[in-house]
Amino acid sequence: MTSDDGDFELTLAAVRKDFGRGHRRITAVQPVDLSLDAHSELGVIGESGSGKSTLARMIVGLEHPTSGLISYQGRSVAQWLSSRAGRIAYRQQVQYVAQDTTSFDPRQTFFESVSVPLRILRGVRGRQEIRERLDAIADDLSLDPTLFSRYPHQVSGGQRQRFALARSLVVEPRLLICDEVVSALDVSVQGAVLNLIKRHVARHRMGLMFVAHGLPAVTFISSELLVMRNGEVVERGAVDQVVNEPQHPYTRELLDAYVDSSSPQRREAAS
Ligand SMILES: Nc1ncnc2c1ncn2[C@@H]1O[C@H](COP(=O)(O)OP(=O)(O)OP(=O)(O)O)[C@@H](O)[C@H]1O
Repeated sequence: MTSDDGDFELTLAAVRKDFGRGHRRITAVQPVDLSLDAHSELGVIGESGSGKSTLARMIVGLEHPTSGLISYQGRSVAQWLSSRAGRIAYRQQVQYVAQDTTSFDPRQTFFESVSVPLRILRGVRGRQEIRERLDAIADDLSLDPTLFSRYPHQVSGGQRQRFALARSLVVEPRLLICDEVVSALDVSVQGAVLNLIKRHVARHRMGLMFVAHGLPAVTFISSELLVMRNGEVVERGAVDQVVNEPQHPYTRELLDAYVDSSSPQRREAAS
């Protein structure tokens, strides 16, 4: 770790995102205020198109806010990302993993792909040290280290998702942003991956922002919930409070819909 827990602070002030212009303009994220640190365990839920991914992508600089300010350590993220040194410094601390596990270069083995951020962001050069770090992260994620010699098409979806996590976690960020990282996985694999993320985040004391559709996944891994609808944060609070005493009708709808359609185990997790 490069800094003490108290050193990390990321804030969003009235951050909004519009896409398109004129009559085609849609507001993907209505002005939102948010604060994240190395202790955050924030779950973000909402139906498809509610703005969850856009919110996450703005934090990592993949989208630019239409208005408002995202700042890290008192300096705007746009500023951090405007220079190579700033980009490296920011990405050392804030990492993003998406559902899209096709993001791996098909011509590179996982050893090559996962070692790129280690080399660029952490300056690790020696093959031996890279090997050791990769073995350690594989161990943490219950990945067979011999799979590092394989290409993306040679592993299962669950393994590829864990390699995507490995590529971010090997950097040892202070904040990990997960965007639908288990949604495409088989239910039996989902639980295992969630457990691994939860354990790793706790062990390495990093903050987590976890975006997902599935209520059990979010409630299992987060202590605080943010509920989004049509780009607006309609409810936020401690997980227990939001799940047991939802204040907004949409949150109630979301919970009811889930409980109605879920298995007994899931109902338990959501209650
Ligand atoms: N690059 C883009 N250009 C135009 N519109 C976009 C773009 N990205 C997202 N949107 C729109 O912004 C809105 C919010 O999308 P976003 O992907 O953030 O929602 P989401 O809650 O993450 O949805 P899902 O759960 O399906 O991933 C949607 O109406 C979407 O169509």
